[in-house]
Amino acid sequence: MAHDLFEAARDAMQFAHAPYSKFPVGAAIRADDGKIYTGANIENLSFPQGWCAEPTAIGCMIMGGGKKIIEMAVIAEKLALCPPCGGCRQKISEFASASTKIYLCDEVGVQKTMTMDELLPLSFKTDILG
Ligand SMILES: O=c1ccn([C@H]2C[C@H](O)[C@@H](CO)O2)c(=O)[nH]1
Ligand SMILES: [Zn+2]
Repeated sequence: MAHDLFEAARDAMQFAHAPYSKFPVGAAIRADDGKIYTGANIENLSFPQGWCAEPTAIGCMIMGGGKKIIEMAVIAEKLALCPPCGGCRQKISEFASASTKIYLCDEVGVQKTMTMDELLPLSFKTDILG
């Protein structure tokens, strides 16, 4: 089942706009509506203005009507594995649960499976904000 997510993330990586880092990344989300939403990193000449593949996929999910991340795959062209960066872990957690699976992929397929809680332990939670 995760293999289709791997393929979607790998295909999404082709759309990366990464002329500065030359480090294309792809991400794919299976959402609660049953659809797969994908994203790639989109860099900018003003370096801090670029963003990661994961928030591109999250934005596509939200605008497509998905509300929750059921599982997610991430792949980078030039790394054995690409664990989501710290900022992405927080962004993913907004739409995930502790047991949501995140698949770290290489060019062959899924190489490591982690839960949201393993990626972002002791995450910020409050009931003050609802
Ligand atoms: O979780 C991550 C970490 C990095 N990148 C991108 C950002 C930048 O464009 C390139 C090099 O850091 O990789 C992602 O897309 N996701
Ligand atoms: Zn990131």
